Amino acid sequence: MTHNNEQFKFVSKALLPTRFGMFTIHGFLDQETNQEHVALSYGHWQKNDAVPLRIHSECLTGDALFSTRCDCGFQLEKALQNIVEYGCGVLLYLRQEGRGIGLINKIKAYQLQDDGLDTVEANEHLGFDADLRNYDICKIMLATLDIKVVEIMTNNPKKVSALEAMGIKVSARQPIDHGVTDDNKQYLRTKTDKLGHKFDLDKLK
Ligand SMILES: Nc1nc2c(ncn2[C@@H]2O[C@H](COP(=O)(O)OP(=O)(O)OP(=O)(O)O)[C@@H](O)[C@H]2O)c(=O)[nH]1
Ligand SMILES: [Zn+2]
Repeated sequence: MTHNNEQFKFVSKALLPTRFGMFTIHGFLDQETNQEHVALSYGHWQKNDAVPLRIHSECLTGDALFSTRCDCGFQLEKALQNIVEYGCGVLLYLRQEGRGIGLINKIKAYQLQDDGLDTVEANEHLGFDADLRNYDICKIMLATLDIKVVEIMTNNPKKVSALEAMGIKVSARQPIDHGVTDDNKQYLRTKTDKLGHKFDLDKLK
């Protein structure tokens, strides 16, 4: 059954062997922006099973270039490991670089942070809201993967409310907080203070 709508469509899928195990990669297109998003699925589930889920926002610097300015690369790796250990699950990789402002603007925001602004102030200084992401495409992605109930790996309550608003049941939220480094402690503190992230402050001392 197809779940496409006017804006979002599923296009194609293929096997994706990884360092962690054999995933399937599913390609989706946002026809309004021409952005390409992917879902990585692992294993099998029954209708109404609570499926482990990570919604991951693109971070080229953290995911691919080993940056320790943020925790993204660590979270990406940990989420794929958790899914394989559990036996099934899904990672939705959304092309929302820089919380939606794009890579070049994120670099501009980093420069402002080098000069003393925090991550929220830097966005605002550039004329953007602190977080421009929306999660609408997840509805088509999860429907295509036949998922109705999830256990989400996140510290971000906005992801939980976005899923609930699209009719997905979130049976549990697992924190994903093992990527703390001296380089990103202040950034994670700001997200906890200003962006509503749930983070164990003891880990940021
Ligand atoms: N604008 C901006 N974006 C950033 C900055 N640091 C990381 N990002 C982006 O933030 C996004 C990751 O979001 P996070 O806030 O770390 O995490 P989250 O996705 O909200 O929540 P978790 O599920 O708990 O990881 C990625 O798109 C990164 O590129 C920054 O200083 N400024
Ligand atoms: Zn990052």
